[in-house]
Amino acid sequence: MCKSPLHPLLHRLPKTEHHIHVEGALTPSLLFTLASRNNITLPPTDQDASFASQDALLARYQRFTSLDDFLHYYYVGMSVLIHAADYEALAWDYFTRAHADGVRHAEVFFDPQAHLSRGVAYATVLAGLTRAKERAKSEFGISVEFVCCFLRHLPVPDSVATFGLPEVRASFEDGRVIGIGLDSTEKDMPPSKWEEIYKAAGPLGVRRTAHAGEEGPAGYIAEAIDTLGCERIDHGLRLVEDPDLMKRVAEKGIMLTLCPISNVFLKCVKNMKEVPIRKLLDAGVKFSINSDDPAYFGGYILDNYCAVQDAFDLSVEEWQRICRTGIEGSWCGQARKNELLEELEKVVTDWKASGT
Ligand SMILES: Nc1ncnc2[nH]cnc12
Ligand SMILES: [Zn+2]
Repeated sequence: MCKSPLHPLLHRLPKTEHHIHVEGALTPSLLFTLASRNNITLPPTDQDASFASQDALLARYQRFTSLDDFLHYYYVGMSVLIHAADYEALAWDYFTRAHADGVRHAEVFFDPQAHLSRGVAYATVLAGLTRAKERAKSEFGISVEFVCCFLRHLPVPDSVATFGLPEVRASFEDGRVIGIGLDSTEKDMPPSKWEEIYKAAGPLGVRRTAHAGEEGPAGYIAEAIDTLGCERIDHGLRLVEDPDLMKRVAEKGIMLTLCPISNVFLKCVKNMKEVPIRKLLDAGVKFSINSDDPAYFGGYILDNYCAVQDAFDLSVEEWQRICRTGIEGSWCGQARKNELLEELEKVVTDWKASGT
């Protein structure tokens, strides 16, 4: 719940979301509906009582102890996704919530290997996601791009084979997917292991980002930048542990896609005040604020903005700067950025004029 008087402004701000895993938008309600419709057996209650009901599952989410503890539920959850219509419903759920929160542009991650390994074709996943994207554009005016993530808990050759699939290549070539990312278990999984893919993606014009410095050390952020050529870093929470690297990230203008509620939920920090918002602002490091896996962490993008505000009491100008950074750091065309920058200017001017 927002406590700050700025919360109506936070609602109105035109938001860009750069760190949302579509599979992490699977609500317990849709999870149980699709499990039943698709005849998917969830873990029996004698093995994991968390699947006894939606409420039990939600209660279990409140007790996540780490990234890997969460990832177990994330992968079991997405096993209910089978048909293109399931992926469409999933993405539509997210776009509906994002629209209500004032998101104008969304760059959405998906994990092809987690679907291919269960026999769901890449074309099926992308067909459903693309239908929801078209609806989001026409009904809400949200611009959407998709980013395909590789799973770092699997052997690297699995990622290489996925990247090499003709249907995956085709989706980069025709622009249905504009970028690659690296996600899943971070501890002991240095990003440089995926160098082959990232080196091949650059010349194809594919945008590059990677999760780094969520649970892993700041050195993984340096690897993602220097070895993988990443233009953005997902999370990057532990950047503040290396002042020289922090200076370099600020100078290069590399944007972190922070996910504050996720970091608290997965025990990467003890509480919201430990998310280094103030340190990053003071050091001139660019960042956007995002939801990560909103259905699991109980917070969509506006909840994240409000939680940051309640912990850091930022000024209107600081919020304007955060939103401007997000717009400018988005992987959309300049014309779209200009529209959003204009809207941002208007919202802030109107807010100040209203004297609130
Ligand atoms: N927060 C996160 N970190 C790494 N991989 C993820 N996959 C989904 N959410 C993730
Ligand atoms: Zn993430």
